[in-house]
Amino acid sequence: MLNAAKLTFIISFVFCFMPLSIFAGDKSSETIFFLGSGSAETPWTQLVSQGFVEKMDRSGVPYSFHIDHLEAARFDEVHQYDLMFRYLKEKFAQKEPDIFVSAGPAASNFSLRFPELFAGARRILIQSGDDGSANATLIDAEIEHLLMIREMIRLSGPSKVFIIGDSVQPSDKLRLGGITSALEHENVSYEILVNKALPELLAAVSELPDESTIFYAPIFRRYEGKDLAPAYVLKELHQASRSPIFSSSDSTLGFGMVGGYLYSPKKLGYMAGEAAHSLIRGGPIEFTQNGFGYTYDWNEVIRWGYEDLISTKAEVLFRAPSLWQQHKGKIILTLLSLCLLLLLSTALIFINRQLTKTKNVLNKERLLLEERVQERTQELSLLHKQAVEMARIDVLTGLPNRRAFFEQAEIVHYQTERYHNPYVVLMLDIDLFKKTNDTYGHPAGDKVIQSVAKTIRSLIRKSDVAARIGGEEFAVILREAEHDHFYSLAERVRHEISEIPVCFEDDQIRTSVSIGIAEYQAGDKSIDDILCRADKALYQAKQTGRNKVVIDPVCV
Ligand SMILES: Nc1nc2c(ncn2[C@@H]2O[C@H](COP(=O)(O)OP(=O)(O)OP(=O)(O)O)[C@@H](O)[C@H]2O)c(=O)[nH]1
Repeated sequence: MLNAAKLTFIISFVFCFMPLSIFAGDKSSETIFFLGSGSAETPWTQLVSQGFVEKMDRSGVPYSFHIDHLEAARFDEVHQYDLMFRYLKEKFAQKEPDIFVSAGPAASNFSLRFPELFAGARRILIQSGDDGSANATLIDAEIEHLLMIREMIRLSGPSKVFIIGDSVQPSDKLRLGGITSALEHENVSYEILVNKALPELLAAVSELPDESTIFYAPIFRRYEGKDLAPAYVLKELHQASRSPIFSSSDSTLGFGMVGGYLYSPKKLGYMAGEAAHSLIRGGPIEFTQNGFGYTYDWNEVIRWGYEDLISTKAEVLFRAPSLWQQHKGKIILTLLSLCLLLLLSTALIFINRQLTKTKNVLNKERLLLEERVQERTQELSLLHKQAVEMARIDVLTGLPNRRAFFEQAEIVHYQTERYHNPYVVLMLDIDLFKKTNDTYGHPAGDKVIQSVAKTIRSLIRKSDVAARIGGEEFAVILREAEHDHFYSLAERVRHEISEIPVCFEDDQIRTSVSIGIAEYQAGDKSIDDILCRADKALYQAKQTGRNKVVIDPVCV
C-alpha cells in the first residue's frame, strides 16, 4: 500500500531528476564551429558548409552549429588572425566547441596557427596539400590540376589557353602555378590574363583567336557598382567570349563553364560531415566519396560539340529529360489504355463475328421456314382450290353439281336480262331408274348415270352448261339456242341414250331419258321460273310414256 509519504517522495524524486536528465541530453549534443576562409557571401564556403550540414543532419547525431568567416581576402592575414582569435575566445568563453572545422587554406592555416584556441576540440581541415598537424583530420581539397587540364585539352584541343585569374592571395598564386605547370607539362602554349578589371577582361576575351580555350580560376570583381561573385563574373565572360571556358569548381557550372575534371565544394562539405560524424561516434574516419569527379553542363557540351567526347560515367547537369523521362507516367497510361482498347476492340470484333454467324444461321433457318410456309400455303391453297372445286363438281359424273349449276344459271340469267340473249333449259330424268338399280345392282346404276352424263356432255357446246342436279336428274342450259336447234339437240340426246346400251360386266343395259324443255321468257325473275316450266314439261313427258321430249307450251 502506498501511503502519502511514499507518494510525496516519488513525486519529488521525479521532479528533481527530470530537469537533470533533460540537461544531460542537451549536454550530449556536440558543438561544431565552422570557419570559412572567405566571407559569408563566398559561394565556395556556402556550398562546403551546406554539404557539411546536410551530411550531419542525415547522420542523426544531435549537434549545434556555429559558423564564422575569416574574410581573409579583404584583410591583412596576420592582423586579421589575432583579431579573430580574440573574438572567438570571447564568443565561446562559456562553452568551447567540440569540433572545429576550417574550410579553405586561410581558415585551416588559422586553425593550425592557434592550437591553444579550443585546445580540447577535434579539428577538421578542408584545404589543399599538407595536413600540417597530426592532431587534425585533413579533407584534401587539392585540385588535381593535371587531370583537370588534360580533360580540357582532350575536349577542346586548343592551339592556345588563356588563363583568367588573380595573384593577390597566396592561394591564388598557388592555383595559377598549378595550372601553368600542368599546361607546360602537356606542352600547350598559354597566356595569363591576371588581375584584370572586368571591362578589360571582357574586351580581351571577345578578341581571342579561333581555337582558343579559356581557363577560368574563379575571381571576384566589382563591376558597375556591384560586387560580382565568381559565378557572375564567369557569366559576363561567357557572354563576351567565342571560346569554350573551363574551370576547376562545379560551383560555377551553369554560368557558362563547360565542365571537366572538377572539385565539388558540396562534396568536400559531405566529406567533412562524414569525418565529424566519425569523430563524434569515436570510430575510424572513412570517406565514402572524394570531392572530385567529371562533371559537365550539357548545354555547353552541346554548344561546343563535345557530346561524343565526354565520359559515359560523368555527371551531366541540366540535360533536358528525354520524352520518355518527362512523360513516363502518361506514356505508360496511354499504352495501357491502348492495350485495353485493343483488347476491347478484339473482344467486340469476336462478339460481332459470333453474332453475325448466329444471325446468318437464324436467317437461313428463317428463309427455310419461309420457304416451307410458302410451300405449305401453296399446298393448302391448292387443296382449298381443289376442295372448292370438289364442292362444285359431282364426283360420279365429273359434271357440275346442283350448287354449281345454280351459280352458273344465275349468271346466265343476269346476262340474258342485261343483253337480251335468250336461253333454254333442258331437264332430263332417267326413266324407271329404280328398276335398273334393282335389276342390275347399284354399281350398274352408277355406270348408267355416268354414261348418260357422258352422252349429254358429248352433244352440247362448250359454252352450254350441263349439270347433275339430282340422283338421276340432269339439267342443261343452252345459250342463244334457236328453237330448231334445242329441240333437235334434246332429241339427239334422248335418241343416243335409248339406242346405245350401257355395258356393265356381262350386261347390256338399256335405258332412256325423258326431257322437259323451257325457254327464257321476258318477265322471268330467276332461273327458277324457267326450271319450274321445264320441270312441268318433263313431268308431262313422264306422264305421257317416257323416253320423249316435251317442250313447255309457252315456247311453242
Ligand atoms: N345407282 C344409283 N341409283 C340412284 C342414284 N341416285 C338415285 N338413285 C336411285 O334412283 C331411283 C329413282 O327412282 P324413282 O324416283 O322412283 O324414279 P324412277 O324409278 O326412275 O321412275 P320414273 O322417274 O318415274 O321413271 C331410286 O331408286 C334411287 O335410289 C345414284 O346415284 N346411283
